[in-house]
Amino acid sequence: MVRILVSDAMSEEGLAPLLADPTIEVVQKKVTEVENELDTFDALLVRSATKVTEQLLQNMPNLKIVGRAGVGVDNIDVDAATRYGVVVINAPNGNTISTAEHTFAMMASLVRRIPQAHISVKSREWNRSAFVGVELFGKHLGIIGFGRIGSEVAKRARAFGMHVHVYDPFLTKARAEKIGVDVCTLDELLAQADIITVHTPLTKETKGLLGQKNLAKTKKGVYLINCARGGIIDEQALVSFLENGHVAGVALDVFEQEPPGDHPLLSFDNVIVTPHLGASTIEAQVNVATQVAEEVLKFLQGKPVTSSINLPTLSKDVYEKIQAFYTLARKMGIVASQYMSEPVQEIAITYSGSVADLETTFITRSLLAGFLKPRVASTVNEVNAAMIAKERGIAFSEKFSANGNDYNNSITLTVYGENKTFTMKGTHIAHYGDRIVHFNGFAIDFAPEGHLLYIQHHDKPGMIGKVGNILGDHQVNIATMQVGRQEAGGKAIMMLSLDKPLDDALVEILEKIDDIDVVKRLEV
Ligand SMILES: NC(=O)c1ccc[n+]([C@@H]2O[C@H](COP(=O)([O-])OP(=O)(O)OC[C@H]3O[C@@H](n4cnc5c(N)ncnc54)[C@H](O)[C@@H]3O)[C@@H](O)[C@H]2O)c1
Ligand SMILES: O=C(O)CC[C@@H](O)C(=O)O
Repeated sequence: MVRILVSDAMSEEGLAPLLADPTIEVVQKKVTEVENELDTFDALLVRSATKVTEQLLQNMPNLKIVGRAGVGVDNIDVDAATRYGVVVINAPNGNTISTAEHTFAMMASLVRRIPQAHISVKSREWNRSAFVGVELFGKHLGIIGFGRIGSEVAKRARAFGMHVHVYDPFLTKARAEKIGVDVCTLDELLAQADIITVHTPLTKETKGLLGQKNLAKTKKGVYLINCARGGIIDEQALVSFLENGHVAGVALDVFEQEPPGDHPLLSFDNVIVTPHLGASTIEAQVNVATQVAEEVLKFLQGKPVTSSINLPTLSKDVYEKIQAFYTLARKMGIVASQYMSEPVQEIAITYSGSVADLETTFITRSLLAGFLKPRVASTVNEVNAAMIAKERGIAFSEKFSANGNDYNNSITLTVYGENKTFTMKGTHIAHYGDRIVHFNGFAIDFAPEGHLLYIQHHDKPGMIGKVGNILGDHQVNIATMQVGRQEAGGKAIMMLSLDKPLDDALVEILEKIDDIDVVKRLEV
């Protein structure tokens, strides 16, 4: 039974696909309520309240996936998750509209002073002259970060007759032209905007983006909005620009610390606030919970996920095309690692023929994971394989060739060790399966599966018989046997597939046979 911990409040309707699956047990409790059983969960679903720290990941050794029902993953230690081989997914667009609408509600409330007027009337006052606002029509709106939410805010702003200016260093000219917005530099935006709204993630670059220096470049009387992440507008700098009257008003849905406690910003009459409500609509909560539940279900069923933070994204179509090579590559990695039982510096992979046209990132990661698996104690999979290879000083490269070299498709793997180099080539043949067609300089044809025994020897009469007799005498049945040689009387190999693995003693007996140079067990 798969166990999923849902540790933050989430829409039941959204979780329905998981709740309906009889093979899954969904536990809806806080982390602190299940401390004794953390090691039993396969998946963890969170919103922003649960902090997925390295410590929590260590306490959940069985965890395979963390699903964030929302956009921002700043409450998840993604690097640590990657190291532990845990996939992190989010729900990137389920709350876009709600957050754009909330931003707009905040903007209108800010310039018309609606929250202040509301409190006044509720206090039995009727002071119309105290709440004179300004129109949005004709004003210049500066949008910093023009992704999903920023672009939805722009659409609404245009409907209100605003002039929209956008700053986003990653926005392509073509996309900006298509949407029809004025793309400008940050300095231009700061100088022109009457209202500035931020919609970036919180990163090293965006932390304090609107701080002392940049706030000084804004127009006197500017309004600021942050419905993205606390810290993009530096709170300390903001206090000083409110105190000196440069900033006319601020709308905040998010804070550097949440809840903000007794923060000085809360005492300004012209600062309006909400408690991180951007995504708090029935629709958004159903959307994000549904997205994340469907993705987690797909992942647990071994299907590709499309919204992963730390895995290459794969569509179903692409996944179906690469699946066979993904498996072949994994097996090649496992075989190569056992054959090259020494430190290696580099793994070079060449994709030839039809496989060269596919999305190979995932295939390469699969090969690396296979290679590293016999060498590392911790979990290694597509999520962390590239990182672990790097940590262990193993460089890897991909090359592509349109020519399949006698095969419709092939993957050639070259492993450079300290003392030797090893090469193998594999191909996938539809309705036939995975075949290794070149091994260590020999043309051969075997399936990389089960208990394999590789023997390198001198090409002399009677060698096959000697090996067969010894195995037979020790009750080891040979399922298949492939042979190859470079030239008559020269070096030759046998690749045997056995019904059971060989023990050390039998390997030693085989190694002692005259004219046998190498004996390797390969378990796939
Ligand atoms: N208040 C809420 O409840 C709530 C809800 C949803 C999302 N969010 C937050 O809103 C923000 C935006 O979400 P989104 O879905 O639009 O994300 P997105 O990834 O679609 O867009 C982010 C944009 O920011 C741009 N960007 C990155 N670095 C930048 C920089 N240094 N300067 C300018 N632009 C930069 C990116 O190019 C991208 O276009 C995120 O921080 C997200 O966590 C908040
Ligand atoms: O879970 C929430 O309500 C907040 C979500 C929001 O901050 C996000 O980044 O998606």
